[in-house]
Amino acid sequence: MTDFWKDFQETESPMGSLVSKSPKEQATGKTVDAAKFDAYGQPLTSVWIPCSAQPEQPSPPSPPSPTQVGKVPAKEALVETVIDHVPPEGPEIDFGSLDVQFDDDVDDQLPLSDRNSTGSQGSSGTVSDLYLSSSPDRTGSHTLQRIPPVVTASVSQCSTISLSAYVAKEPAQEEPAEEGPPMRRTSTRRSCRSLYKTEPPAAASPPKRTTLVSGKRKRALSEEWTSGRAEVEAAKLKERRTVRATLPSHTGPCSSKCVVKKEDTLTQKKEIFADRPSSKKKFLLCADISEGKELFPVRVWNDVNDQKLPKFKYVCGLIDEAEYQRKPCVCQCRDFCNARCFCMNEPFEVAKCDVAYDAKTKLLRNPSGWVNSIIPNIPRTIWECSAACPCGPQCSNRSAQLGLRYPFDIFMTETKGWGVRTVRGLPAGAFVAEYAGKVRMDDAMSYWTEATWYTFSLISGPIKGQPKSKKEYFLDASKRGNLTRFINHGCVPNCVAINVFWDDTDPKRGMHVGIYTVRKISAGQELTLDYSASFWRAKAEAGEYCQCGSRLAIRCYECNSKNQAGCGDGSRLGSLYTDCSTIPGRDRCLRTTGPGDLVTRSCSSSHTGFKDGCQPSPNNAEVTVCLCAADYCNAASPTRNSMWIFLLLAFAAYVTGLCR
Ligand SMILES: C[S@@+](CC[C@H](N)C(=O)[O-])C[C@H]1O[C@@H](n2cnc3c(N)ncnc32)[C@H](O)[C@@H]1O
Repeated sequence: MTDFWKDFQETESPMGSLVSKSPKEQATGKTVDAAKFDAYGQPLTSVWIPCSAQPEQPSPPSPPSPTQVGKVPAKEALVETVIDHVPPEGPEIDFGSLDVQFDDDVDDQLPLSDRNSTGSQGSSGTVSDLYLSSSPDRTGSHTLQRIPPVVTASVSQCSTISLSAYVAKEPAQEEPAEEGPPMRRTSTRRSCRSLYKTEPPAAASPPKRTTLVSGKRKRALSEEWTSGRAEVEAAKLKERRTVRATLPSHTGPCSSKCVVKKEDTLTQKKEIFADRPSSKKKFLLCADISEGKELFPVRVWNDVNDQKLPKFKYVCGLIDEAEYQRKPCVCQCRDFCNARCFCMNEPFEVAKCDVAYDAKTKLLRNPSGWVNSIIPNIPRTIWECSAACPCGPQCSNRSAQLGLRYPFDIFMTETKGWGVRTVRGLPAGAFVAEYAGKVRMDDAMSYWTEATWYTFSLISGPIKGQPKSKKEYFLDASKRGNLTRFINHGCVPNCVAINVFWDDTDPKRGMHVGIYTVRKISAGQELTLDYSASFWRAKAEAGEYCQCGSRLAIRCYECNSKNQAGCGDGSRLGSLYTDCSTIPGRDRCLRTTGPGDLVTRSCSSSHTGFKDGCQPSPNNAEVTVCLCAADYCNAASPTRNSMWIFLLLAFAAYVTGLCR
């Protein structure tokens, strides 16, 4: 136990008594009463200033002027702008109208799904319904009301807010807007990033009017604005230019209420998703299954069959119904944390961690840390700064706690059920999302049951001085979870799951599981994770096998070139050994296309040191034995060696013949 840990236990928290956020609040994303405390005992009434060094701004900013965005398509547009001087607190700020110039040449700015929009060039339009929420949350993020068009914003610098919005082009003959402020929804949808969010002042004012619909119709619409019908009507009046708005609003579970009728959506999709191949019908089942909880809408597509998404409740993070004192890591840094930051450096001797993120909160390769089963030199555990740390939300040692930073779609795959794909290209080391679910404790061996295929084991490695428990903590996403519950297995995965701490240092239950990319992923590609060999062993017993179809998924059946018997603990090893040795020309590797092709062995055995062939899996102590494509198995193969010798001899004979 480190001195710090002892001190921390004996000293009162600098933030006062520690109060954990109720599971309901975590699940719904609703914030607690302003008079209460936040998750770490900090009174929620206290003002959170995103940048401690920054003086307060005296008054709300005037509308940015001119707000220009060069390249915007005629039908939908992505507006990006920077607004300086965001005040740390205050009432809701209306940034007024943003003038935009429209241009067709925008393909590289828009998400894949929105490209190829057609329209006239050079006209201009106005976005009138952009709002910034009252005060930045503790992570420094501001959430704009997600009124059509979709609007999001996040703080990228202390005093700068970057703003993105999908906007509709206004036609030249548009009726002038009525007097009065633009209409906005009264119900505030909470972002998943609102874990630390203070309650904004209640919006007591009645719903305001839209500027895009006018006269009698507008009055009628404002009364029934919250219903999906009204939105559809409003969109019609906008001549389908804001196609996103034509999707019905939804408050219930997506699987039922959010389904858009196929006939209705066809015309819209021709417009919005014209870039997709027309031979296949693409059906958008849900415009945002997170129902506004995530910063980006999580859309659901099925163009393969008639299946609907299984029912589950969308939550954003861990749900732990047990009331217990959380002990966050507290560093001493004032502004930007660096490599000496206490939270980055093995504060509790659970794991040796160096700095996990670069300045842009992308995962750093860690030359000295723990290795992951698939990708070497990626830390197994990340300690992020907590809400109790004096450093601000701009600290680069915060990534997973900030939530989604990229848009993702859930879609029906051909062979693996539902899956998740990225809408935009992702860099390597990017945080995808937290594996959300309920924290459960159970017997170690009892969790691979039919009902728990959505379970993630929480093992963070050996803890000094703590007895080994037969019970283990799991994250159960079967009933409550987020998009990560749909990430499928890939034998050569492009994502990895890493243990992350930020609000608690309890080595078991306080651990979050963050999903990060391990290589560049292009827009539209599916995200995959390594589920571990034990998962597929259990599945094989039920007659289900991996369908990832990766050509690289060739597994070696022997642990090392010495052909040590017993180097695998998979029950199939013996039979594979026998089978393989009798298959001519197959070398010593089998593809993972049939039952039992996965061979694993225990990491604790003495074979761990054999070249790069064996590495620990993040989920359990087992390893998947070498990928043949990357290891020495083939080189050690007598078949291959003799083939080379034969070729060499043949070549020598040929050259000798020529010389004669
Ligand atoms: C966590 S869920 C992933 C989402 C799932 N596809 C669905 O439709 O809900 C895990 C299940 O997905 C399926 N799955 C995931 N990866 C697979 C793969 N590579 N091949 C076949 N099935 C896979 C298996 O049925 C597995 O039990």
